[in-house]
Amino acid sequence: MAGSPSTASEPGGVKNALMNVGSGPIIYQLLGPCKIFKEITASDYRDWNCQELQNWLKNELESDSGVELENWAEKEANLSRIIKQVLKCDLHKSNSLDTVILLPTDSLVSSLCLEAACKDLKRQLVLSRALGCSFYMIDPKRFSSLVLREEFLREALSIRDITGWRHLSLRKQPSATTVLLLISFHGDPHLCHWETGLRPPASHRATP
Ligand SMILES: C[S@@+](CC[C@H](N)C(=O)[O-])C[C@H]1O[C@@H](n2cnc3c(N)ncnc32)[C@H](O)[C@@H]1O
Repeated sequence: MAGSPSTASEPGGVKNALMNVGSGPIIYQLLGPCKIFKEITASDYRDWNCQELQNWLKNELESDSGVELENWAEKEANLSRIIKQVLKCDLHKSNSLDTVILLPTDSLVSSLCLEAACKDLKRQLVLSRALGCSFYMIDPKRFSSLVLREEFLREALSIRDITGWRHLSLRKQPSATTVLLLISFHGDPHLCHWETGLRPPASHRATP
C-alpha cells in the first residue's frame, strides 16, 4: 500500500514520511512520530473517523487525548502541521487507498487496527495488541476484535527468547485479559517488549 522506503532518510535522523493505517478518530499514536517525521498520512476505513480528524486539523473540534500533557497546545499545533492528509483506507482491498498514490513512505504504523479489520488468522501481522480481546467499545457501540493468544503470537512471529520485558500502561481495553505491546526492531526480532498483567473485572473478560 505505502511506497518503498525513501533513500533520503538516515537511521536515527529526521525521516520524511510516515503512513498511519487505521488511525481512528484519535491522534495519540502520532504524537511520538511527529517529532521525527516531516510528513504524516493518517487513514481509516470509516468516513466518520476521517472526518473527525479533518475537523481537528481544521481546528473545528476540541481534541481529547484522554491524558493531561504538558504543552498540549504546542503539541497539537506541531502534529497538525505534520499531518498532510487524511485518506480513506480499506485493508480488504488489494489497493487499500483506491486511486491515491503515495509518495515513498519511510515507515508504516498501525495500532490496534489489523485485528479489527481481520476476521481470521490468515495472512496477519500483528503490531500491537490487547491479548484475549474480543470486542472494543466506542460508546455505546460495540465492535468485534479477533481474539489472539500469546502462544499464537510467539509461534507466528517465531519468537522464543524474549530478552526485554517492560510494563507499560496503555489505554484500558474493556474485553482484554492482557495487554501486550510488541515492538520488533529492524533486523533483530528478539528485541521485543511485551507487556502483561492488566486485568479488567471478570465481567469484562473475553470468553475463550
Ligand atoms: C480499535 S480502533 C484503533 C484506532 C487507533 N489506531 C488506536 O490505536 O486507538 C480500530 C480501527 O481500525 C479501523 N479499521 C477497521 N477495519 C478496517 C479496514 N478494513 N481497513 C482500514 N481500517 C480499518 C477502524 O475504523 C478503527 O478506526
